[in-house]
Amino acid sequence: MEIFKYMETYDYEQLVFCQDKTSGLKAIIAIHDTTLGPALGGTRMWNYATEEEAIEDALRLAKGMTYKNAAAGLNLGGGKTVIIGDPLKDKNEEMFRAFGRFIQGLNGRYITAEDVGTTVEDMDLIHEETNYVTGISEAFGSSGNPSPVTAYGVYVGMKAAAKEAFGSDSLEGKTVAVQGVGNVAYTLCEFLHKEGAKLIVADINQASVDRAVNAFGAVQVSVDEIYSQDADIFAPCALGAIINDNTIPQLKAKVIAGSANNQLKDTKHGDLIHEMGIAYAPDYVINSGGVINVADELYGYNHDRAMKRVAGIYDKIERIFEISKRDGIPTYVAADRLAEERIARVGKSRSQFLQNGKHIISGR
Ligand SMILES: NC(=O)C1=CN([C@@H]2O[C@H](COP(=O)(O)OP(=O)(O)OC[C@H]3O[C@@H](n4cnc5c(N)ncnc54)[C@H](O)[C@@H]3O)[C@@H](O)[C@H]2O)C=CC1
Ligand SMILES: CC(C)CC(=O)C(=O)O
Repeated sequence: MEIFKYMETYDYEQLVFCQDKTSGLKAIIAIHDTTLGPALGGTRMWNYATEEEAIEDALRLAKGMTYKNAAAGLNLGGGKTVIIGDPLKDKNEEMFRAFGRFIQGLNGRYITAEDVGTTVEDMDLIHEETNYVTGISEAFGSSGNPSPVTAYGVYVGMKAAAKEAFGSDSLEGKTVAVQGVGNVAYTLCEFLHKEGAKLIVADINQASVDRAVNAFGAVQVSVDEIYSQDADIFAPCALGAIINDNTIPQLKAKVIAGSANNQLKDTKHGDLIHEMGIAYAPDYVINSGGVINVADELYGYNHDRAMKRVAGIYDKIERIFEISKRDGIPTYVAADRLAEERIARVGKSRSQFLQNGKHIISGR
């Protein structure tokens, strides 16, 4: 990968490599765009096969955060971190504290939170070294684990997508095929089960599957079979790029609505599912509940205020379907337009000079 060429193409601001030999930390912080404010995005810990794969993931996820935060109406830019390593084996206290010091060194340009492979406990360790971290323990006045709130946002967004596809937002009796039953998807399954939906689940981790089977009577299928299930709704809640040339021909569901980031392998796959008449709830809109929740900490966390805003994901998904139909464009394009228009609008108004802090010549 030609890194600078890639960064220039998608207009990335900064890529930071963090290494700490004692703890084994190898982290990559990607900051995509800070037009709207400091870059906020979680830290993913994953056993990447190659460094290139890790860099690419950090960059793609950071850009997704720019769009997510903009579309959610937050005054935040987009960034993300990946830590290279196995979250079950390679974590230690020093690693997250060293990472916290690297974040502190960015002086507020980047604020972190949880993502795949990291927990509230990891965020608490980062917090030992920096304040630029959200989703820490509630005892600190924080919002805690964002996953249940993300799940609520996905649930209401799925209902809006169901209304578009089936004419009613009721999920009672609907069959939902859930890919990955981790932190977000377990709570999502809880909401769906309560409403009377039937669940089919797949996960590479058998313990996660067992949990959903025992709690919600979900039916287990293998990770390869999840795409082709006779389901009304496909909910991707694991990793990205799962809507691709291989999986699209297998899909029978009329709705795609799940928490995973970067679901489309490429934009052409978004075009293809649009042509097939599948109602796709754009990933970074439907999964924005977690970031809306942690971002509320920046104002002094208020759970009711945050949840009210997260409930608004229903209306946002409805609006995206409206734009999609009005303009004859795929929903992912409609969402991108919403985000890009906001960044352009706010960026333009920011260009009006405002003296902030010390007078510009006061240091003379
Ligand atoms: N946690 C949050 O608040 C947010 C999460 N997301 C996204 O939602 C997705 C899930 O996040 P979490 O639930 O937090 O992560 P998690 O790590 O708790 O859950 C992911 C699950 O997917 C499973 N998995 C991995 N590869 C798989 C495969 N090929 N097939 C089936 N299952 C597989 C894992 O074993 C795990 O159980 C990720 O893409 C994440 O970036 C997005 C916004 C917020
Ligand atoms: C987990 C969230 C709080 C932030 C994030 O990284 C995301 O929404 O993907």
